[in-house]
Formats: sequence, structure tokens, C-alpha cells
Amino acid sequence: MSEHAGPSSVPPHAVSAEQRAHAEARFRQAQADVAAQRLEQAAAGYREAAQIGHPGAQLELARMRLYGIDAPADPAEAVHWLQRAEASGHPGASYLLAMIALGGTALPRDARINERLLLAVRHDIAPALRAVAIHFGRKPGDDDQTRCIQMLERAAGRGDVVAAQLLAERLARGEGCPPQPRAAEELWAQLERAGVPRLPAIEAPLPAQQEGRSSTLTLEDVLWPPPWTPLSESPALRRVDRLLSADECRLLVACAQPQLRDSMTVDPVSGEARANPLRTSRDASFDPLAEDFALRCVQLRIAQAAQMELVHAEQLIVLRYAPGQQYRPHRDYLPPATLAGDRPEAGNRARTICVYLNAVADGGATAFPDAGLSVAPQPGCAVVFDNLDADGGPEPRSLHAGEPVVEGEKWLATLWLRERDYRAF
Ligand SMILES: O=C(O)CCC(=O)C(=O)O
Ligand SMILES: [Fe+2]
Repeated sequence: MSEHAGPSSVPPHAVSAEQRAHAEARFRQAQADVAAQRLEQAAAGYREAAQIGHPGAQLELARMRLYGIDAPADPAEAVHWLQRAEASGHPGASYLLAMIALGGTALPRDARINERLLLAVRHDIAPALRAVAIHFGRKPGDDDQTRCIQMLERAAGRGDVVAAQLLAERLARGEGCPPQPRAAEELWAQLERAGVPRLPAIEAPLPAQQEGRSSTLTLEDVLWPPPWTPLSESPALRRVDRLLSADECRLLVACAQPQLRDSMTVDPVSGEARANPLRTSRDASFDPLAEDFALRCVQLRIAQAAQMELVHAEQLIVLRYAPGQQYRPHRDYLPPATLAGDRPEAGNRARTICVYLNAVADGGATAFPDAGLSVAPQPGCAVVFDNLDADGGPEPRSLHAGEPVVEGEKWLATLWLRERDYRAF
């Protein structure tokens, strides 16, 4: 993780100069192995250097173990190496430990998350700055809003493109600062020259707040799910209002935009992904390797709103529908052949939560024919429904559709939640 400042070589006095030099050489060779896709050799090299006490190697080995790059993922081993790197003062390790703890499985979801994140902020680690900016930006206080702008500026100054996009949108609209349309235009022009696409116009009310919360960086705020409003009992259907802030909606769009591809569906017989007239949108699925603290925090909040644990979630999908595009009536539970090829031990997709990320000029509601209901997109709000019946069998009444967009575009984030643990951490 080159963007993470911190000691990456073996601290002096711990081992002999000769061992230190050896660890450094093994570390460099492992980096070359990664570049050449020799992953098993890279892991072996990192491991040797990590055992000697090389914090950079400890961090890289941890990442390989966390994401299962050379062998099946082992978050517990990743945590072990990160804790050793953290003990040597590597702030990148603290940042990763905080990110892992959000899942609440490999590490407890406790106050250490805030401590570690703040430590990463003090070391100017850009993804930590971005996450903290978005966190303050959710809060109504003027001080919090000012902090959000300051943190976005700091992250953008460290080269964080997404923070720069979020900042430009806030400057343009005067969110947390007086409107500065000229500065916003300059920033957007700079971003466009670097090939960064503009964001769609997104405005959303501030998220619902838990009464009496302080304005410090406390994870409890994120964990508090706004209550849901039942819409139908059978099929089980609810809506959640004011779940995500405008920054959070923009974050999801900004991260998805560069990765959009034509939506595919999986053929239930062959298991192959292919274009299907069932779903004519474009979508992006977030690679776990690309997830940062802010993205995990938003997903945790979405999972909490669905009253499920984040580790039950498949990868988050962001969909974009242009006029005429739609998702024809379907059910989200997986047919046996598809399930068999994708973590059958996690069980089927028990619940779905769809979060609307922007306002659609016309069309694009989510229709539930068996409930006789349709939910119109409202930025930052979500619809939650159950795909399985009380006995865990497929619930045919969960049939639903993304109606065609008539005018404008529709951005949506979907989390499909399995019955049991799906993610490694
Ligand atoms: O676009 C919609 O409103 C529905 C999307 C959907 O059904 C899904 O993501 O599973
Ligand atoms: Fe669906």
C-alpha cells in the first residue's frame, strides 16, 4: 500500500543490520514478484521479511491473506500481521485494522475503530480523510459541516480523486460552505482533464439522526439504523427514509462510474454470465480489494438498515439506467445451479435492500406486483424486501421490477444479503 505513509523497513535495534538488509531485499523481491504475478513466491518473500519484523512486508502479507490472493482468505492471520505492523507504528496497518473491524467478525466492532481511524487521519492517509469527511458531512452541526469540507480538501490535496469530486459538488451547491460556483467549475475542469467524469446532480436530505448524539467521531452513529416503515406483510416489504447522505450517494456513484459495464445475468443452467434483455442497465460490482473505509462504512449502514450483518452481504452492485432501460420482473433468490457455484454454505439471498442514489425525472420506480405497490426513487432512501418465506424456501411473491426510466437517469445501489456469512470479513 504505497499510499500509506509509515515505517516500511525493519525498525533499528530489533534485529542485526544483516537481517534487516536481508528482510529489505526479500521485501523488494516480493514486490517484483507481485508485479510479475508470481503470487505464491511473493507471499513467501513477504512472509520471510514479515517474520524478521519488516512492517511493510507484514502489511502486504496481511493484504494477501485478507483478500485470499495467493491462497484462501484468512482474516485472522491478516489481523495478526497487521497488529505486529501497528505495534511498529505503521499507520496503514491501523487503518486496515479499523476497516476489518467494521465487519465485526475478525475483530470486534468497538471504540478502537475510532482510535485507529483518527490515527490514520493524523498521518494524512487519504482514504481515512475521505471516510472521516463523509462521516462529519452526515451531521447537521455547522462545525461538522465545516470539518467535512476541511477533510475533503486535505484528502483532495493528497491526490484523492473521489474526495475532489465530492468537494466540487459541495462547493457548487454551497453545502457546508458558501456557494463557490467558480471554484467548483475550476475543480471539475481539472478533474475532466484527468479523465474523471462528472457526477450526476444528487441532492438528499441529511440522514435521520439518533437523538442526543455528540458530534465526535463515533461509530455508533453509523450503526444506528433509521427505522423502517412496513409497506406490505406478504410479500414482506418496507421502506427506509433518509438512510444515506448526498456525499454517500455521490461516493457510490463516483466509485462505480469508471467500472460500469453492460449488466449480465447468470445463465442458471450453464452458469455463464451473459447479456440478457431481462436487465438492460449498466452496473458495477465493487471488488473487495477496492473497498476502502468509506465504502465499507456505507455498506455497513445499508446492511444495518436491512437489519442484517454486513458479512452476509454479497458484493455491492451499483446500477445505472438510461431512458428506456429497465429490470424486468424477476426474483432475487438464486436457482440451485447458480447457488451451487457461489458459496452455497452462505445459503440463499434472504433479503434485498435497494438504495436510490438520485432523483429520476420520470419513471424508474421499483414495482412489486403481488403487493400492488411501487416505490418511487428518492435519493438516500431504500426499499427492503424478503426473498425467502418463513421456512427459508423461495418466496414467489417477492417478484419485483425496475420500471423503465422515462426521463433522466436512475442510479441504484443493491445489496443482496444471504442467510449466513458470505464474506470473509
Ligand atoms: O431497479 C430497481 O428498482 C430494482 C433493482 C433490482 O431488482 C435488483 O437490483 O435486484
Ligand atoms: Fe431484484
